Amino acid sequence: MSWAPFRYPFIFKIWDAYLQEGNWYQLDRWLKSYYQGQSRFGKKDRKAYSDAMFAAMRYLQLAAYLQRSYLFGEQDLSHWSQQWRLDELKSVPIAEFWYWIGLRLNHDIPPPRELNDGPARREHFLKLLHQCETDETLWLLFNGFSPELEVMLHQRCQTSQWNRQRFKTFVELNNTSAPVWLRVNVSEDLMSLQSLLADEGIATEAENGGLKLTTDGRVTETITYQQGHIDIQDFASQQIAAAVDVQPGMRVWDACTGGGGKALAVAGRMNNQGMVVASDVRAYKLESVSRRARRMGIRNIQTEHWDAHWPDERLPSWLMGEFDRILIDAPCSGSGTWRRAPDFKWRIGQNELDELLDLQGLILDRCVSYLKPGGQLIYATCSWFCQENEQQVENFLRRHPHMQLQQQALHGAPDVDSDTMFSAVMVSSLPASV
Ligand SMILES: C[S@@+](CC[C@H](N)C(=O)[O-])C[C@H]1O[C@@H](n2cnc3c(N)ncnc32)[C@H](O)[C@@H]1O
Repeated sequence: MSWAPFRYPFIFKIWDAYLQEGNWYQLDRWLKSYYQGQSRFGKKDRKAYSDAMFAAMRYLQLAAYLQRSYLFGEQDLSHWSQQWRLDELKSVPIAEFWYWIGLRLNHDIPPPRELNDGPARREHFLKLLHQCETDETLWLLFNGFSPELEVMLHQRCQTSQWNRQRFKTFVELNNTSAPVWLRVNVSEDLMSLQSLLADEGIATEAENGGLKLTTDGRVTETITYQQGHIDIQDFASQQIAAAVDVQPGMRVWDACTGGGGKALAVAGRMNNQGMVVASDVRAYKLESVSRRARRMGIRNIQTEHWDAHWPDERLPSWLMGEFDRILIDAPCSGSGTWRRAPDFKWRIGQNELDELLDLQGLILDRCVSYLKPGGQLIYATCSWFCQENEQQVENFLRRHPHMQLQQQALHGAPDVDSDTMFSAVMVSSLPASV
């Protein structure tokens, strides 16, 4: 029996409302506000339609190509992709667009009743699917990766020495949402917390030193969470805090704190001894850091407004002195988080990437002078692009020969079912001043 992951008339309405918004609004936020005014959607419906909308985001370029090749014949994929613009999708009739998405999710899905050429479309879909066996660019497109990313994916394979199986796993994991991971305070016992959570109706699996949610559930409403024993943090992000390798009493600066996930994980490893300065250009983001710190009983963190573009004359007083550790969790493409935010895939073009690369370089250059001799600079991104990671680090080391690379690594997917992040630990070899 064929299985329909959604009901066409409802998903047409939701998609139409989303397109009417006009701006490819961030999908998770948009869905949240959309459902607020829609009492007819129960919890299960919301999940089903959100999943469908996320699937549309993963495969929207595939749907565009299926439509184009069905109507006008097959194209040179790379050339077509370079010319293709996201807004072209607005002119694809909704029923046709959703049949392509539906077929990608279930090859036997019935066509919407608006389509009278459903069998021909299905045949076209299956023909192209079959061609994926010999056409890697097409296979990537079927897996939600634009042909323009093919070179970057191959660079990643080479740099990380992924064999074919790891590459395949990475690509296929990107078609699924990453599970929710919980970070357990270093001083806590994983198994006891797991059973406390189970008592509160939250099932988890212990894996790689963290807990992975195995059922839906409102973790933030549990007493275990409210008492600060756990935090919601992806597995890969947890590895960044570990790479900072702090000791109680150190002076640490997290230069791109954002909502504070990593700053709090780092501070939590210091037994409230020493200090973590948590700064960001967006001061409003820092508000949640103090609130989260209170919940977790963390008292050795101070938040500060800081912009890497500020000239030296504007240096704040807390930057006087030197740091044992500086963490730069840099603004980046976010390619390592596309599993949970597939709409971000289509926001990053070469211009946006070039701007990010410049900004990452600037933040690295600004921060390095505040490091103690022998101190460590930890550069991290939530991206798998080599340009933002190994290449950025290589360029930085060339500009600052006193910095030495201690280790660099990619964390999470494809080896663990999570986001993908990168970290590089660099050490200052300057002699201590007398
Ligand atoms: C990847 S996010 C950080 C995520 C955060 N560390 C966490 O664990 O949730 C990058 C951060 O860099 C900040 N940022 C962007 N441009 C900046 C600049 N010029 N100076 C300082 N921070 C900047 C952004 O506001 C954003 O919060």
